[in-house]
Amino acid sequence: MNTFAEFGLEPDVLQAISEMGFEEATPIQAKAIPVAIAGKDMIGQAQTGTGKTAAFGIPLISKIAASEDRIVALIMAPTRELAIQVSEEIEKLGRFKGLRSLAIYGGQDISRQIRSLRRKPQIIIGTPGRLLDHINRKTIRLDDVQTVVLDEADEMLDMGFMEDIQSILKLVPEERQTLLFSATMPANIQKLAQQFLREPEHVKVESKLLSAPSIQQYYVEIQERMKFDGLCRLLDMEPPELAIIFGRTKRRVAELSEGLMKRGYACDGLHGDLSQNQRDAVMRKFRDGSIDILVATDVAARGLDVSGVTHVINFDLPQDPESYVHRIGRTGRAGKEGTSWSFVTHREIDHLHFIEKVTRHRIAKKMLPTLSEAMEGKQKVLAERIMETVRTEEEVNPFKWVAMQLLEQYDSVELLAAAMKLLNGDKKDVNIELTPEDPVRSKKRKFEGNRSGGYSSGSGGGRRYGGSSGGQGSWRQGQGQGRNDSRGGSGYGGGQRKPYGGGGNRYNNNRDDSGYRDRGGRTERRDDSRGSRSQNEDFVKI
Ligand SMILES: Nc1ncnc2c1ncn2[C@@H]1O[C@H](COP(=O)(O)OP(=O)(O)OP(=O)(O)O)[C@@H](O)[C@H]1O
Ligand SMILES: [Mg+2]
Repeated sequence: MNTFAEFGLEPDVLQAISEMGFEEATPIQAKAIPVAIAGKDMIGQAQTGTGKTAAFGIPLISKIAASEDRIVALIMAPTRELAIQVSEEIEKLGRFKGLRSLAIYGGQDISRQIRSLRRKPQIIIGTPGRLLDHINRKTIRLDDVQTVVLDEADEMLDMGFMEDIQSILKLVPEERQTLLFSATMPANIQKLAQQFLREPEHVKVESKLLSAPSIQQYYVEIQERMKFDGLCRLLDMEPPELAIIFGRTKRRVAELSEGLMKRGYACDGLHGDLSQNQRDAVMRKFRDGSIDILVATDVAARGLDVSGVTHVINFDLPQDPESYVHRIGRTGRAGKEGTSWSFVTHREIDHLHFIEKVTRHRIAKKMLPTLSEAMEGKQKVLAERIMETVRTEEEVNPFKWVAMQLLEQYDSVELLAAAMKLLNGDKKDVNIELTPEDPVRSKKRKFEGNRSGGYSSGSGGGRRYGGSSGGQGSWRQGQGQGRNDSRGGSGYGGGQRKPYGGGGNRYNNNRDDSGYRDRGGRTERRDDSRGSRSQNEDFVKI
């Protein structure tokens, strides 16, 4: 067991960690914190949901003096929502030290950001596009930066941020510490590391698996046109606490979330065609539980940490195994259990095997629930809802008089069954037609041959330390700070307080900071190992 006190952290930082409910360090934190505190450059790699943010956040916070009034630390993340989420965690970690941090991202009024910069934050957390924008306007200077963190470094490469990162890092003094983090480290990350890191230490928590082991992974072979009804059956049979459903394109996500709403599910969609305000609203609803299903493009695949996500459903298979790993990693976080379902059409079976090969994990085949299984699940939920309501006496009281009158006239079973039918709604039969998507095809990639070198990844055995007992090796949060608590905004769980929106599109302008791209008239340069034209077009739709 690694307590945080063992790292020799100052009391203010220890207090912050304890207020966040962290009792012991996760494996990546145990390994990375001492290396980072020693001032070394580092490539940090561990499975999704294992606390990489605090693994770089704690040493970063420890290095900065509260009296500092220059920007001394810079964290870059590929999407707006990640930038906000990371900044919230940094804010919490630095709270008792009195440190100031600021998230800088596209889609938000730049003059507001400029005003906030006058507070003299020591730590900037930003997306590369908007950062460059501020640098060009001279509203951000990087001359005094001592620490740089690249979170989800491989994704930033994939999105074609290499040039932007290069331009930004040229402005940071060479005498700096650079840390690079992700759950996946394709071999091409070496290129980035060679350029920007000095004798980096590769800190990784050994595991055979690329994906987190606390996630039960299933797939269902299904025809494209059967997917929607199949999804409804799944949701009915195994009602999630919270679920994220990934669709391939913006259109797909819009159609799917609309369809689900018509069928009476509490859901909404998140994709790059929405305004930042709309995205904020959707995320807020998902976090506070007013919707329990988030339908999203890959914009929600990386880094999102929402408490209580029990299910991830790949309505469409992702193009890349990395994307699969990150998508399903939205559940099974911080040692919790999670379930993922992937819909696979007949022509995509090869692609599924490719994903299995890269992630070194067999994805178990399951049959779609039958109609009666789905119905049974649905009825169980209805019964639970009724029982729950029965327990809230004051709410039921006003209905008792009518209930008694009805009972005098009708049979009680008939009455209850009728009430359940009403509660169930009559939307289940609404016919929903989605525009069909083409099957995903497996793409052989340049770095595939390097897979074993590039991909040994992940943190050791989430199950071992993630069980419910919290015994030896556990790193669960302390009492009263559990992940459910945090959903109400009282806890810490990675950004519950401020709503945040999606980062936009994969491979298109909305992904990060459309502003700077439009101005510069540039298109994103994508990593050539992935850059086929058709794929690019595919993702522009997201
Ligand atoms: N030491 C700890 N004890 C308990 N919970 C922790 C600890 N460290 C982090 N957490 C919680 O674990 C969750 C996941 O952390 P985080 O988002 O940093 O994971 P990650 O490794 O960055 O995942 P991803 O690869 O998906 O970005 C968060 O809710 C965080 O608050
Ligand atoms: Mg992360």
